[in-house]
Amino acid sequence: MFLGIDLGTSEVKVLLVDDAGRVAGAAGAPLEVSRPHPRWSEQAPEDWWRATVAAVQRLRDAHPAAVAAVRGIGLSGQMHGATLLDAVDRPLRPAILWNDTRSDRECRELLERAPATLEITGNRAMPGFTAPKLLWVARHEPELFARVASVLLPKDYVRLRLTGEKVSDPSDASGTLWLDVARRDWSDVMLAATGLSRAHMPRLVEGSAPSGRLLPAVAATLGIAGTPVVAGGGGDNAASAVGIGAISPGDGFLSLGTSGVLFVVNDRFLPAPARAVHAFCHALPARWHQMSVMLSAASCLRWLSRLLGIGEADLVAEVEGLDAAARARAPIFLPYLSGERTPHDDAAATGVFHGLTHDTDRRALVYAVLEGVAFGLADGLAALQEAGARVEALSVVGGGARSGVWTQLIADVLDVRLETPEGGERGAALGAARLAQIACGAPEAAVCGRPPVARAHVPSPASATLLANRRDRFRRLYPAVAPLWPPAA
Ligand SMILES: Nc1ncnc2c1ncn2[C@@H]1O[C@H](COP(=O)(O)OP(=O)(O)O)[C@@H](O)[C@H]1O
Ligand SMILES: O=C(CO)[C@@H](O)[C@H](O)COP(=O)(O)O
Repeated sequence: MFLGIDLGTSEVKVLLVDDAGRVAGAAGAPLEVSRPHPRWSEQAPEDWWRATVAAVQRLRDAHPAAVAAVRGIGLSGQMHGATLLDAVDRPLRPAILWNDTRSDRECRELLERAPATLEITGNRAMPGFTAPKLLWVARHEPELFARVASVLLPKDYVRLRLTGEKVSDPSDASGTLWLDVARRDWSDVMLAATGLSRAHMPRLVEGSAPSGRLLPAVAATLGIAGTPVVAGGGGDNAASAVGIGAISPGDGFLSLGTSGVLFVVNDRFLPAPARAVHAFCHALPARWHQMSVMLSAASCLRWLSRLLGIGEADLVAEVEGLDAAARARAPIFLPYLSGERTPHDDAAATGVFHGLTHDTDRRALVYAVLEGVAFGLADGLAALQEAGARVEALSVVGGGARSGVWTQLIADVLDVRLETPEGGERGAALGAARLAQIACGAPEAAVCGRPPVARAHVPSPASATLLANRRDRFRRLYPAVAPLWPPAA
């Protein structure tokens, strides 16, 4: 039995997989994001740990024998978050997350200090990445910065609590701007530019390699009989790729979670920073990937859902059957609630409803939000295609994949066939469990198959003209309103 743990932004998801790769159980525990100031986004590392323990204990309560028999654990997690620890491994402050854009000025500072950033990392310096966050802390919280002994990524903090080991993997480490992504090793130049050294960094192992063993006391708390091997694991997108079998060059998928990600596997490191495409290591050895990242995807729906006090599933159901005339009258929505990475790399961007009238009702707003996220994904796809990716069909994973209506709308907008795999909303946890299987000796090819397709969404020509017109308005709206946003700090 293998356990996958995915530390998402909105939930910790855990999944049990048997030796034949069949899902034997799943559970979760929710997480909240704290936004104490505009552009800030934080979570307490202790909350990650509490939610992880709660989720595994729920799984144990439902499947005690299976959890007791776990012999490998894999980790996946939201990327980039800066978890700062003191000399005795206590968190010094709340972790600064991937969708926190406060460190805009520090991105410029990083480029001044390390002019070779692009050559070394292959990625633009964007505030979501970890290194600029450390420069922000050095500037605004210098006494705290002086006490930083280690910096971990979110899933690696959970690993520390599970195993006592400070370890990361190249896929997650790619999002720090401290990694030489081609060589899959820390870059001394990039670390020095942030006032850090290798001594502050975890040891690196490949995602499918062992990283340590579960501590006996933790095993007892979780209801696990032995002390299973914990695999290197991966950033949540690379782990999802393993979960849906996107492991060979050209394979791709779409993740519709808090963020919106289009991901394509490469057998080489292929940087393409012009339109903020990310070029990172895969969670499996000797492979890399490119991805486009929207900072707010399903989180736009969650925002509207909380604002209106109506659950996501009910809200999405409201747009079922919305006719073409009503769609044509709906406002255009820019989904930049946390700024945007691909393609704009604009930390100052905000969300926009354009075209409100007395006729605009709730259905129109919901439609606009779902469509605006789809248009944002289309911009991401265009950026990837400009970077050389060829995309004909994509699997869809993440919480938003629960909605058939939304997935169909995205298929129509992208003009790409979308397939929702069984269990796709837990794709990253499945990938983590698969990495644990490999770390325990299973051959990669035997483990990383494609899960059965639950639903397929073929692009419909019926709405193509309407969507093309509305997408044109969407694309013209960003440059028109961007000069009106308050400048980044
Ligand atoms: N029925 C649904 N239809 C569409 N979106 C949904 C539905 N249920 C949940 N979601 C969205 O899924 C998102 C969470 O997805 P998830 O993949 O778990 O994210 P993360 O990994 O970032 O925690 C939330 O933003 C939520 O709005
Ligand atoms: O920042 C990125 C990738 O670069 C995000 O994809 C995070 O990794 C968070 O993912 P979700 O919580 O949306 O799965």
